[in-house]
Amino acid sequence: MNSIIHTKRIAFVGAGSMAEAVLRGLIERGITTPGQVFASNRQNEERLQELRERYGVEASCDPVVKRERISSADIVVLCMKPKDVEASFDELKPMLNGSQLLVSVIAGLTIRKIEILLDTQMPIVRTMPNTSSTIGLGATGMSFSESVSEEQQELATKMFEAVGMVTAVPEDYLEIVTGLSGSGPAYVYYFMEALIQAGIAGGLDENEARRLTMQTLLGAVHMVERTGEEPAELRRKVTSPNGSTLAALQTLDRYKFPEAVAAAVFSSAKRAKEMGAEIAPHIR
Ligand SMILES: NC(=O)C1=CN([C@@H]2O[C@H](COP(=O)(O)OP(=O)(O)OC[C@H]3O[C@@H](n4cnc5c(N)ncnc54)[C@H](O)[C@@H]3O)[C@@H](O)[C@H]2O)C=CC1
Ligand SMILES: O=C(O)[C@@H]1CCC=N1
Repeated sequence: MNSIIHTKRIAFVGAGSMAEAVLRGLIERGITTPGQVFASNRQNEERLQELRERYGVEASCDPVVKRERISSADIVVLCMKPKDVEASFDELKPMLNGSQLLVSVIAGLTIRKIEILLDTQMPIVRTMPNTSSTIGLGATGMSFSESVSEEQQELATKMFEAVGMVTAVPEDYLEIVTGLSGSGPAYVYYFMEALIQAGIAGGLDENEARRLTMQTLLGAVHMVERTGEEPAELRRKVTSPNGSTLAALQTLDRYKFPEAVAAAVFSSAKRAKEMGAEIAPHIR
């Protein structure tokens, strides 16, 4: 099914957490081979060495190698931080051509801005993945520029489906996707940290608290998936009248838990939009 990706050379520009999450997912799940993958950054040779050793990919920051590999790639994946976009794009511009597919994972950066900054009408897929792509359980929102063909839409969808689930959304919704699933893993880890700390404060040893926390989250997620029941219904089943869960939920409500989560999601979305606006601010 994924043979279509096997034939494509993929170049990652930016070699940080998100690039690693996607390339590791693609390689470990056999969606592509290390020989088809190139990764580059500005100057951190130590990091590139790490990627070479871990995944067997080619990785270089040598300008000549970079130019050769990026300009001959079929898919170029933009994985730098928003603050590095302008400098990186200046370098990248002469390496791109209309027969390539450009994929961006950069929070907040619109397709229109990419087109203007790179002075291109080449096909562009704007995505918002998350770090769980590393283990094939990513969640990616995706939008396409007008020049993306149906076949290229399918290719990009398959590439990210290989590392998790994909949903295509109108571009304006990618910020809320950032707030929900892009940043989302961090909220879950934060929640886990808090549960573990509470367990320890109550007298459990760290390992016990950690195991109980993990199984609780895993079990709850699988319950939603397998029973098909709504989270609210499953919550009701845990909550005995006048019982301990009710006491806990009332406490969470007193701290405005749902409002806090919603405010966090919207803060992330707002910040993503701001980061996009801060890139080449003269372009609207
Ligand atoms: N970390 C996450 O959970 C997610 C990140 N993203 C997006 O992914 C992008 C990368 O984020 P991370 O991987 O977390 O950042 P990171 O800091 O781990 O990696 C950024 C990489 O870009 C490289 N870089 C900087 N300037 C460059 C240049 N001029 N040319 C080439 N490479 C250059 C850096 O050396 C580094 O390898 C960001 O735009 C972020 O918005 C999107 C979804 C989730
Ligand atoms: O924190 C960030 O800006 C990026 C975007 C979503 C997850 N990490």
